[in-house]
Amino acid sequence: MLHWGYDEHNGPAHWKEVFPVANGDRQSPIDIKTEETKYDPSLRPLNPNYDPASAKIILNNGHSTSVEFDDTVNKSVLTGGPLSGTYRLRQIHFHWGSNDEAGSEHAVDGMKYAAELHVVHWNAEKYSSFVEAARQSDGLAVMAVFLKIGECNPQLKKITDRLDTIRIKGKRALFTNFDPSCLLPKSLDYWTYFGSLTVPPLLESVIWIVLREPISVCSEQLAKFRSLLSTAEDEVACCLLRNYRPPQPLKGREVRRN
Ligand SMILES: CCN[C@H]1CN(CCOC)S(=O)(=O)c2sc(S(N)(=O)=O)cc21
Ligand SMILES: [Zn+2]
Repeated sequence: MLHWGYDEHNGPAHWKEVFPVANGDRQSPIDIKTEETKYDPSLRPLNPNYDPASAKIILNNGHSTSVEFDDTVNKSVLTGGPLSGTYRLRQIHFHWGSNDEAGSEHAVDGMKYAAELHVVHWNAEKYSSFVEAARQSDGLAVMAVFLKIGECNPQLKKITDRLDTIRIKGKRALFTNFDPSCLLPKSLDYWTYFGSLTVPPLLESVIWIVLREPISVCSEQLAKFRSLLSTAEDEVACCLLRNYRPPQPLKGREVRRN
């Protein structure tokens, strides 16, 4: 496998050849079987507190599109929920499929949504850098939000309207004055479990917080994600039609709900 991706020859089925942790005990995403989730009264309300000034750039890294935030200070943080301590906002990014029927990474009782937003944070209270935190079992906290096909989402428009300026892999553009809370649903009720990055290096360092209520996205907005290129300037253009990893074995893990 040359460089990992989502095609037949370098996709999720091949990742274990380079990243053996792909067959580990706490891999993500998972299919959440709602009947088997366990209510935990000790779980607190989620408390996202983001400063729009933290937003810096929007970029196409060839595997997804992300908005990167200034994580050199505790300006945009997530506390509460299953977390002990303060987790600092690092970036948000999306996963989608080649059609509207699939595209999310997590599934709920076998059902997949059209896409999924990930809001990535790291434990800046315990660890001195993101890279160090990404190697610790409690180093990262990722909030996942399902995108359900329906009305066009005016908040998401702020992102999809910029995608034509970063079509090529490696392209980036200024993107500030953006508070990702605008992409969260009304209810912050969630499921939570211990898992991993869903992209190589698949590090088993993520406390997953999956919101139960989806936000909306329309087909036209999804089509803009699919028009991003997974290839750089000097390569034959190839659209990033899908970038989701399928659900992985639960291996005895518990999924709790608030
Ligand atoms: C497009 C984002 N690609 C990745 C970039 N980073 C990986 C760097 O590894 C040290 S990261 O840690 O910010 C994350 S978390 C994440 S997922 N799908 O599990 O939420 C993907 C990525
Ligand atoms: Zn992700």
